[in-house]
Amino acid sequence: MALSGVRVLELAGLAPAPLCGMILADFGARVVRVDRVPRSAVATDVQARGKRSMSLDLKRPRGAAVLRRLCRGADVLLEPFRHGVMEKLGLGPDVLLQENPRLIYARLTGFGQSGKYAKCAGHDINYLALSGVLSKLGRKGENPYAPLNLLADFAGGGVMCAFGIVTALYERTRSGKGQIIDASMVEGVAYLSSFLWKSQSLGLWNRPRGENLLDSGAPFCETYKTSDGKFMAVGALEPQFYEQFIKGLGLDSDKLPSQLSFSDWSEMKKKFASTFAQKTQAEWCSIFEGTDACVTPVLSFDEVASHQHNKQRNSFIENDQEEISPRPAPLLSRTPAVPSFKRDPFIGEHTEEILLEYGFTKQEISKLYSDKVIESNKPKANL
Ligand SMILES: C[C@H](CCC[C@H](C)C(=O)SCCNC(=O)CCNC(=O)[C@H](O)C(C)(C)COP(=O)(O)OP(=O)(O)OC[C@H]1O[C@@H](n2cnc3c(N)ncnc32)[C@H](O)[C@@H]1OP(=O)(O)O)[C@H]1CC[C@H]2[C@@H]3[C@H](O)C[C@@H]4C[C@H](O)CC[C@]4(C)[C@H]3C[C@H](O)[C@]12C
Repeated sequence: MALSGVRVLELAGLAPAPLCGMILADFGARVVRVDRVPRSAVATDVQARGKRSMSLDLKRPRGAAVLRRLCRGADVLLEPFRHGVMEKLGLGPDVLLQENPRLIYARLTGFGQSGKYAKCAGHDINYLALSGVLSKLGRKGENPYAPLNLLADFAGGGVMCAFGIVTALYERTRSGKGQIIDASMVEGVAYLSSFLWKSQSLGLWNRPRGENLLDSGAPFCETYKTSDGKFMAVGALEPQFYEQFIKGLGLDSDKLPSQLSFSDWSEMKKKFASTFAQKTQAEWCSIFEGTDACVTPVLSFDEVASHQHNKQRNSFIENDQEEISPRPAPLLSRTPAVPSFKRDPFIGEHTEEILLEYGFTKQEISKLYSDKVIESNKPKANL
């Protein structure tokens, strides 16, 4: 796989960094998640596919020393803490890059390593708000709303950080040097919104929230309820697709206002809603499937894996525990990601195996155990 042989140390954190680590693991990296001691009963990393776990107390000087030694043999360190925490542990970039100049030191935070908020707590919605993007999200007359924690945590955070790591790994093939990645989720999601900034002159976003082309203002870029309580998604933006959409609805475009007549959009939306309400989702699918009307069913998580198109592409996978989840993307033709199908690791399951792999002797390991710097949680062998 593309990242085979890359050794990643991921310090256990909340959602964004675990996704970054999982992406690297899916594409072949050997990701070790460093969990705390004493280990918590509940493993909150639900994105642990393909990772191994060791428990290490970084607050103990001996524990920090173990991590420093691991970093001397690693390619990437991924830390999910607010600014200053690693420095307080004696594990800042100055120290670790001194000991391993090839190390890629990825710092995934909400607000970045500088600025007045750098040391503040926060979550997805805060970062999305500070990026400006949240102000664009929401229906007419309603408060802005954050689409789950997808945009800042994951798109602008985990995925953007993974991109930074892969870019730095590529650059290192030329320079032989590592570097620090300051991955701020505010900036990551703002960067993703470049289209909104660059299209200001096109008049796509000049109206208030929820009254524009792509933010639920336009009747031809909207979802509609069907007679069986399901939904259809309409994205018929261009005139030639919009024509096919109107035809599929069984309406006469000559009797409707023109597509871009902003002032008529709310009446048009009511017309389309009453039309969609007359048939089931399956009936609308049979009308629109195979056309360029840009109309698709809104699939639930229960339906999505078995949908014909997604099945044909194996877009969703089932692991050994019969858990369904999305296949890694994008699909590389020659070196595709091969995600693990095994269960997620128990916290501390691989402590000893990892330390041995990184050159610790059995004596050193037993001393670390007796001093409670590390913990192990190997599952009992099924006899
Ligand atoms: C699943 C829910 C989360 C969903 C995603 C949510 C919407 C997000 O947006 S996540 C993105 C959060 N932001 C960032 O990641 C940006 C960068 N990080 C930070 O800003 C901060 O880390 C923080 C604000 C996220 C958390 O701040 P905190 O003060 O806790 O931590 P830091 O300042 O970073 O310092 C870390 C300290 O930890 C020490 N440390 C680290 N590793 C080790 C180690 N190996 N050994 C020893 N010590 C270690 C380090 O030294 C620092 O110490 P100091 O502070 O002393 O310096 C989840 C949201 C809420 C969760 C639930 C909740 O927590 C209650 C339950 C808790 C239980 O344990 C599990 C079940 C819960 C129900 C839990 C379940 C889920 O996790 C949540 C719902």
